[in-house]
Amino acid sequence: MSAFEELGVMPELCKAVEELGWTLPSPVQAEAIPLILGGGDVMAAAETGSGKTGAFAIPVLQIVHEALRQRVRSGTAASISSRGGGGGGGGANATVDWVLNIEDRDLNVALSPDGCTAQSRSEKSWGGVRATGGVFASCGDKVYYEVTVNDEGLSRVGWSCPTASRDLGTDRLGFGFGGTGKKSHQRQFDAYAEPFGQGDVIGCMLDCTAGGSVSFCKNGRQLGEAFKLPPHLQSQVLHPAICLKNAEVTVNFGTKPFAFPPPSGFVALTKAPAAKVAASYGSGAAGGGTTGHSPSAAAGRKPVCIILEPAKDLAEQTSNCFNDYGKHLNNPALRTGLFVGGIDIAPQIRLLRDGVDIVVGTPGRVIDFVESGKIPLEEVRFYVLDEADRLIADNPDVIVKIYNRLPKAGTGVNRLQVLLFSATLHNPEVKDMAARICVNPILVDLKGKDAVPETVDHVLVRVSPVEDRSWLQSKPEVFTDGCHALDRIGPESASAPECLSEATKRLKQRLLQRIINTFNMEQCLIFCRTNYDCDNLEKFLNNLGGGGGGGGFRGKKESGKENPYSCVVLAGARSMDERRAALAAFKDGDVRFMICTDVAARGIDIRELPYVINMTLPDKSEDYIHRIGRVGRAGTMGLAISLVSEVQEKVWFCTVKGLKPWTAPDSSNTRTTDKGGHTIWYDEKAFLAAIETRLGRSIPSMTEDFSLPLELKERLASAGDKYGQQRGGGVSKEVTEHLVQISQNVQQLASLEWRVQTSFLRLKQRWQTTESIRA
Ligand SMILES: Nc1ncnc2c1ncn2[C@@H]1O[C@H](COP(=O)(O)OP(=O)(O)OP(=O)(O)O)[C@@H](O)[C@H]1O
Repeated sequence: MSAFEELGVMPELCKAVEELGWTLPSPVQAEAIPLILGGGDVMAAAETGSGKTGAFAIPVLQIVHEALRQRVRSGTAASISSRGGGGGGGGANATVDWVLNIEDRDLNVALSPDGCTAQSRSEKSWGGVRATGGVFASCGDKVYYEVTVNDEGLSRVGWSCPTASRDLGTDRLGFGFGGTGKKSHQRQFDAYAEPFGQGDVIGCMLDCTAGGSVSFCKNGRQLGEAFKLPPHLQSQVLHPAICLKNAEVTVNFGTKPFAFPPPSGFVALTKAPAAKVAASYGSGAAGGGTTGHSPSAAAGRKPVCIILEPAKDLAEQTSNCFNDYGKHLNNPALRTGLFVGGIDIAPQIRLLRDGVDIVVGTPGRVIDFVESGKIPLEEVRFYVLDEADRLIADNPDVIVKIYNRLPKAGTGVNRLQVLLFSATLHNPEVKDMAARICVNPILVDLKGKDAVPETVDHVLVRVSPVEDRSWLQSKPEVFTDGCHALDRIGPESASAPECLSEATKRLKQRLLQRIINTFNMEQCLIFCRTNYDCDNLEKFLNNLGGGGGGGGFRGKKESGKENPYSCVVLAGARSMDERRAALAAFKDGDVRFMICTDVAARGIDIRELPYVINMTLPDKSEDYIHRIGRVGRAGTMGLAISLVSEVQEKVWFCTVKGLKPWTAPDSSNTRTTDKGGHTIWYDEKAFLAAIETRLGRSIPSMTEDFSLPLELKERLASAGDKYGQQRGGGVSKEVTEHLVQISQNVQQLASLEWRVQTSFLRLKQRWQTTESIRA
């Protein structure tokens, strides 16, 4: 029996987490999972990177699954498909009229009346379209369709889930093969086979046997396997998908004779058995099975859980975790939907019409859907606030509004459970909110108010423009925020606060370069205060790396790992697609640095990240706790370096998140706010004092040559630790302690189990003997 099973976790979930390499529950999981499974409201505070997502996701998945199974058994949810798949593909077991789906296309894509030819005349942007149907990736069949390229534009062809980006191959839900001879998945464009163009016929194959794979043919010649289906897609529906830039193609799903016969074993999509096919909504297909297209069918699959996250990227990460942890749940498979702003709303609406069990979203988008009736709440059993303190600080009204609409009549296992999770839960606002929305919540508080992982080392770099005059040099070029555009900052006023402030900004960028070089950093997250600061730092690093400048990661890979300053930006002002691509590129190790605002401070989980740098300290000490929590996760050692100015800096005052004062009409007003302007004086020394109070210790400074303080060096050397690697050479102290603790319980449980089994067998034997005597 696995350690997770001992907590009462069902085998399908245990299997999924074992596949992730989790041998033991983390302390917060060991505490919170049984409490949630037991039906209580829970407030859990545990350090960053300690596995809080699993602590709520695992029991939530289990209870939601159990609730749906009961409904299936009792026949109250006839519309629940036993093979739904998390993708929300539409009606399963359907008879599909195989054409391109007018409802599932970008607006720059035109379709011919027969739905077989797609054309986009946009030269700048890609436009995508999917077919009216798809097949279950686990169906065990091999299916085929053909695309004829009608002109010389750019095209990408392949397969994607109904919720994937239509820009095929730019996310984890789609696979493309492009005319330039590249295959693409998760925005990774790799060389594959050869280019294709006007007049070529591309065969697209989906092999749904043995784990699944995607491959292609060109003019009847097989080009070899392009992708294996990753586990998170093996229970999904995949649709033919096409993406065009100033191009036209014609598809044939098998309604006409193919130009080239499908490879051996593959059949036309039109020949795929109805039971293995799912139709898209709006496709006009006739649903023949358990899920249909009628409102009543959709009404059978209403959300059982609402999870709010403070940022889109985090919501997406949590929704991916739900899909990963729940991938072995079947009969029914659970459907998790992502509902955030900044991305196409149509797939989200389709998903809701299709029916979703678990809603993961940001407060704005979720409340919009709730108020417009698109997210029905009458079956909700769980209301989860992840990063609860941030949500409560930013959106208290939305949280209460949603809560007020949730059903509260259930009792026992059917009552509404409210769960609040964060590394920083200890503040009066959270307590007040908990008093309003929780019923006798149990507090899981593992290390008290100021818990930070022991796996994170903290150091400072003191920035003194008075002592370090290198800011006077003209190279390398730095880009500052323009707060001093109207101030006198020349050599004649070198000791004026404005001049020292500007000097600090220049110095910080140059110090950053020296830190990067000294540590020979291969992966580091760099926090800036504003979107604008991120833009400027991106320019600075791009210039150092000779990588164009200002462009960021826009699908290009020329500024990869070989460029020592390659960077991407994850900040609120960037589009969701760009943020997604940035995060994927950074996680995949395609670039060395991710520059970000506090939008990435919470929750974002990057495996084995060794370094985080604060270009400016945050003005709230809890934000520091979350920022540095991006390293030192799951037992990995990490170093947090903070550049702290000895003098005050004049910075833009950002009142509203995302507001860019520098683009406002009067952005030239660099006076401070008390004088009617848009700037404030920022006192990092004061923020440092607050952070040190919170940590309960002072943070040591690095030496001038950026060596680590002696005590840190010695500790690292004696433990054999390295940043970015597991503490203590693999098994963390916590894990070891936990293993010892739990092993006694395991032995006890095993002996109890043995006694139960043997006494049952003895009873059974006695009963059988008595029966035979009677007979
Ligand atoms: N039981 C476990 N064993 C091993 N690794 C685990 C376990 N639980 C979680 N992890 C891993 O630890 C990392 C951190 O988990 P998670 O993102 O849930 O942390 P968190 O506590 O929510 O952090 P934050 O406060 O930053 O949001 C993830 O990579 C996750 O896969």
